[in-house]
Amino acid sequence: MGTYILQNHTCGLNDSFKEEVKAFLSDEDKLHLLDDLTKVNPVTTTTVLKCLQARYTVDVFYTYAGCSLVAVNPFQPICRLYSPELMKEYHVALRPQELKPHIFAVAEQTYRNVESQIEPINQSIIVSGESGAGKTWTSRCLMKFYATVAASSTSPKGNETVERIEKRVLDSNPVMELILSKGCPTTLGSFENFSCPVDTVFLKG
Ligand SMILES: Nc1ncnc2c1ncn2[C@@H]1O[C@H](COP(=O)(O)OP(=O)(O)OP(=O)(O)O)[C@@H](O)[C@H]1O
Repeated sequence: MGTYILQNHTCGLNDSFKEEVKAFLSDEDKLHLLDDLTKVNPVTTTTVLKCLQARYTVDVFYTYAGCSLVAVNPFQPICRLYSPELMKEYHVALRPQELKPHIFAVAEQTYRNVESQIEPINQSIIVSGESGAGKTWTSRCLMKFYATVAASSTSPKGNETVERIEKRVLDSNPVMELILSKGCPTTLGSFENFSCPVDTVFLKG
């Protein structure tokens, strides 16, 4: 008897859950407006992927997932997404996290975290994803951001600095990937829980 009731109850739950998923997905025109995956309800692989797909369809490649940022590789150059003007917009914003989700918001917040401490504290940005997801691109973008907003304003050799930092990041990539894939504790911490390749951008306080 107990089992019978339990089965009925489970069936009821499943049905209403399926209805919720269906209702969520039926609002197709609004899916791309969800700029944070924590607003997706109910959370299933399908609802999350549909939301990212809807945003991708309208050329929106960044979405928050709480305090993390999900990036979808556009696999084509989108110049306006990485312009110096946009970097500046995030750099001068009162609350960068309130602008549209973007790697520059993460970059700026991390930069402020270093600056705002009485004793500056080192910061790292972990970029994870499968091969070809865009980790190198993102690391490069982050370094361009820092070089542009921080270095180029103080140095007369602005462009040279940007290129030098970028080159260093790219050159250090294979070493970092090897260290992190082995789960070795490094000065950046232990990354043994990561099951996919990881790139890291490290900001020294
Ligand atoms: N935001 C982006 N805009 C345009 N093209 C991108 C973007 N992100 C990645 N790409 C392109 O996608 C391809 C793969 O990106 P990338 O090399 O950064 O991946 P990865 O995650 O570092 O791969 P791997 O782990 O194999 O080194 C590259 O050709 C890159 O130019």
